[in-house]
Amino acid sequence: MLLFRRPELLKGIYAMGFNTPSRIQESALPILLGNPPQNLIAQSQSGTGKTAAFVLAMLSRVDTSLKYPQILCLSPTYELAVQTGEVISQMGKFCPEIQVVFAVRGYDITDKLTAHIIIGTPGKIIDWTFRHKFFDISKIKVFVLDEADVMIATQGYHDLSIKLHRKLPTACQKMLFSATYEDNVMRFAEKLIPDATILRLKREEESLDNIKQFYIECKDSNEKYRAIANIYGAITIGQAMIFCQTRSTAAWLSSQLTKDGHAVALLSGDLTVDQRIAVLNRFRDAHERILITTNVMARGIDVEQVTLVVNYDLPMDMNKKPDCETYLHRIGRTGRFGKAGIAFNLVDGPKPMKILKQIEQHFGKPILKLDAENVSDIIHYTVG
Ligand SMILES: Nc1ncnc2c1ncn2[C@@H]1O[C@H](COP(=O)(O)OP(=O)(O)OP(=O)(O)O)[C@@H](O)[C@H]1O
Repeated sequence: MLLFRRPELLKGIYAMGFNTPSRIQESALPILLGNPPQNLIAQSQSGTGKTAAFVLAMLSRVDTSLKYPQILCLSPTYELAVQTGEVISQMGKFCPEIQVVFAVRGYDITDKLTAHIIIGTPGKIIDWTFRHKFFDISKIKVFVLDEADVMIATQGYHDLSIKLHRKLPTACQKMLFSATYEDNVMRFAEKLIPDATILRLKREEESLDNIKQFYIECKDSNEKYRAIANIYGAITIGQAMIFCQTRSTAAWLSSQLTKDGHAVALLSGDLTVDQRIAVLNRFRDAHERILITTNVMARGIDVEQVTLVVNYDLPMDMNKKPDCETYLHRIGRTGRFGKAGIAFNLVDGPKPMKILKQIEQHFGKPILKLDAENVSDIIHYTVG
């Protein structure tokens, strides 16, 4: 039984409809909430409630008698930061005295911060920390890195996250969360936080059994397009996210489907952040059944009613090698918290087939062949 420093948080958790903790919540929470605070590097499959675990830890460590930032949470994207902020406000519903501020593009402040929690993307937080000095990083007592593997290993994020990390006080509790850590990234994380407790999955546990994976062989791009149009017709329950490798493919696919009379939403890095949030909100409210997007939406985004993920293009890294981590995050947009989900991979030619087989081998889970005409049956059988 966990001791809640704030009983109102338990009320918030029940109001969210959370009655039983997931495996990661059960293992992580005693470490996160215990005293003295312990550092944690945690891995758990997508949709298993990692956000709720670290949000509870963040909220329970706030000292509301102090009017300055004490908790810092870094997310890789604007949308994810906003989504985590939403979880904070739901869980903290009965603790109105806890104040949160977003450090993301478009949120500009001019004065020292009095909010207790800062949540944001690394660039903006660096700006607020070092350039504007809107808060004192030496007073931060909880530091959360969501999607920690990208935050410490990807160009563009690495330097910023490490720069912030270096300035944290020694006593600050550090929490790293992700569904994936490549071995070398985990080794780096362990060096970064040598005294952290590590909760790690075995390779065969990484992909979830509740997400059924299939591939559809297509002769060429025309067939790929026809498969999508087919899927569009079959999605009568739930919603779908379609991932393309580039913004231009996503834009082309969306305009083509729109021309053919299908209502779809498009979200890519071409849009302004406000437009991105507006598109995502419309999709959450089920104004469109299908969201066409890029890797910008691959991680963390939680839309409960997504029953299907389609990889229009398989995820590849810069060297055109399979990007297994992104694959897992993309398919993890469905099958949230134990729900049934489906992933379809469109494969047009020997190269994508090779990538698919490498991904299949990596996780050791079958990706079954599916004929385009059986799409509807599989959807109804699996998630109907
Ligand atoms: N204990 C719980 N009981 C019921 N639902 C829960 C519980 N914990 C979390 N959830 C719900 O499960 C869904 C997935 O949770 P969350 O987004 O935290 O997963 P995650 O592990 O962070 O996923 P990702 O790896 O994709 O970031 C959310 O809709 C959340 O509200």
